[in-house]
Amino acid sequence: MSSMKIECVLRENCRCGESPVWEEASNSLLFVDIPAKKVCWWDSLSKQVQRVTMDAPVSSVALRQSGGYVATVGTKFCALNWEDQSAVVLATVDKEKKNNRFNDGKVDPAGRYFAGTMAEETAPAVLERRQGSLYSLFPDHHVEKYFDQVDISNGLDWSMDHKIFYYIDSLSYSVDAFDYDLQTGKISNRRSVYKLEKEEQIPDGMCIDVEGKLWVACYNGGRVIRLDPETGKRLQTVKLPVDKTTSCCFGGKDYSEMYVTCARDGLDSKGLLQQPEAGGIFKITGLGVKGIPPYPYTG
Ligand SMILES: O=C(O)[C@H](O)[C@@H](O)[C@H](O)[C@H](O)CO
Ligand SMILES: [Zn+2]
Repeated sequence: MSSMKIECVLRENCRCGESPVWEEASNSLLFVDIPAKKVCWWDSLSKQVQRVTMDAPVSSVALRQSGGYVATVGTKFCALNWEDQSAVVLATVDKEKKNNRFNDGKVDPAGRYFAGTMAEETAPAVLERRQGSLYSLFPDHHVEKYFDQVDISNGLDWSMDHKIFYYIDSLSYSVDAFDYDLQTGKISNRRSVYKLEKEEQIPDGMCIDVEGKLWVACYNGGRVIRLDPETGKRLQTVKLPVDKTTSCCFGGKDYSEMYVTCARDGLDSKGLLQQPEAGGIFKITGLGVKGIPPYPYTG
C-alpha cells in the first residue's frame, strides 16, 4: 500500500495555471498561465523556472518532435522556439469571432494537436455560450474542425488503445467519449461516460493513466477524481488545499507522479488568505498508478 503525499512544489501564483506537460528529456514540467500570457518551464531538479510571455492568452502547450514546443495563443496554433523566445504562427481559427480564444489542447497519439475554443470569460465560467469549436492541427499544418456550439472546450485525452477520444465541454458537467479513428483523426458516436456530482463542480482538464482510467481536475471542487469510463463510476477522489484545480498530468520518474495546476483568479481576498498556494503547482506522489508520456506534435 502506497502512502499518498500532496505538496505544492512551486508557488507560482498563476492567475490561471493550465496545461501541465511533463518533458522527460529535461525532467521538467511545462505549463501555462492563460491570462498572464505566459508559458512556464519548471526544472524539477534545480527548481528553477523559465517564463516566456506571449502577445495573447496562451491556453495550452505541447512538445514538438522536431524541437521546441507548440502552443495555442489567442486563436492561433503557434510553434515556440524556447531559445530565442520566438513564436511562429502555424494556423489561425475562429477568425470571425473576435472575442474567442483557444482553451485546453493536447497532442493525439498520431501527432495531431487538438484544441478547442471558447468566448473570453468576463469572470470564471461566465461567458457567451456556444461560441467555441473543437479543432486539430495536422502535421502538415492544415486544420480540421470537428464541431461547434461548445461552451468551454476543456480536457481531452485518448484511450490506451487509441480507439476512444475523451472530451470535456465544462458547462455540460459531463465527461464525453467518441469513437476515434487514429488513421484519419475522425471522431464519431458521442456519448457521456460520467456526469459530475454537484460537489465536484466544473470538470476542467483531464489525463489518462496506464490502466485506462481518467483523472479529471474539478474547477471549484478542489480535487482530482479518477473515473472508470467503462463503468461510469468514480473510483477515487483526491482533495487538494486549493479550490480552483484546473488540470493534471503524470510526470516524474516513470510517470509515477501527478502534477496539478490551479488558478487564483476568482478567489476573493478571504479565499486568497485561506489558500495561499492557489496558483501553484502541486505534486501528488504515492497514487499507485502511472501515466503515459505526452505525445509530441509531429509537424
Ligand atoms: O482553465 C480553463 O480551462 C479555463 O480557461 C478557465 O477559465 C476555467 O477553468 C474555467 O472558467 C472553468 O470552467
Ligand atoms: Zn481547462
